[in-house]
Amino acid sequence: MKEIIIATKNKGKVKDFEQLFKTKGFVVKSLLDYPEITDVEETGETFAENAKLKSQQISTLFNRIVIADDSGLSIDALNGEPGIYSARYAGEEKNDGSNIEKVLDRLEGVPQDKRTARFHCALSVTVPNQETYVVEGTCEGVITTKPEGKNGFGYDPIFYIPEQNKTMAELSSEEKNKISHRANALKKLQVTINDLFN
Ligand SMILES: O=c1nc[nH]c2c1ncn2[C@H]1C[C@H](O)[C@@H](COP(=O)(O)OP(=O)(O)OP(=O)(O)O)O1
Ligand SMILES: [Mg+2]
Repeated sequence: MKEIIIATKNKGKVKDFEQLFKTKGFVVKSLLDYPEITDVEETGETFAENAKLKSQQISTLFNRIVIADDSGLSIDALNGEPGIYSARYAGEEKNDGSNIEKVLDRLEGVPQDKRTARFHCALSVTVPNQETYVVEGTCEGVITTKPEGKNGFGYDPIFYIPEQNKTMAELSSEEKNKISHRANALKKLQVTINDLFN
């Protein structure tokens, strides 16, 4: 079985990638399998820069092909916030519940038609001593006024998708991974990944 390393310790992302790679015949490894590895500092100014920092540093460490994901939520009424700061929006300890609370507080009184938002995902693949490829995907939605749904992670419970008439957290893992920012980014990497592993 082919093995792909994802440079993340985010359990929700790992679950998404397991679902996304299942059908492609890959086993997913992540940094959850290597707890001794410390987090790469996200000092970039864009999702793409941060994804690149993570895939390059972890690829150097393993001397293997590594994929990294840098993602987040961009809310129009908040001028694109929390953006690249999504994970730490409410503090360094990265708490999904507090992050959601902060978003809902900031959007208090904002009417539904002004609550548009999108998830962004930058995926970066580094091949040791060769190239780094970066692609991006998005997914459009509307921020709810209260959390709905128990699936997924992060901001999923407040991200409503009009086409599905559900929040991202009300979708099954299979449904989410057909339409998500992560799925849309990965589609653009498909040819590259096939070339690298075949
Ligand atoms: O599908 C998603 N559904 C809901 N929320 C999401 C999603 N995708 C990203 N997000 C949010 C979670 C976190 O607040 C931030 C990612 O931050 P990001 O730095 O990329 O990830 P992280 O620090 O949790 O793990 P790591 O850097 O080790 O991959 O965006
Ligand atoms: Mg991070």
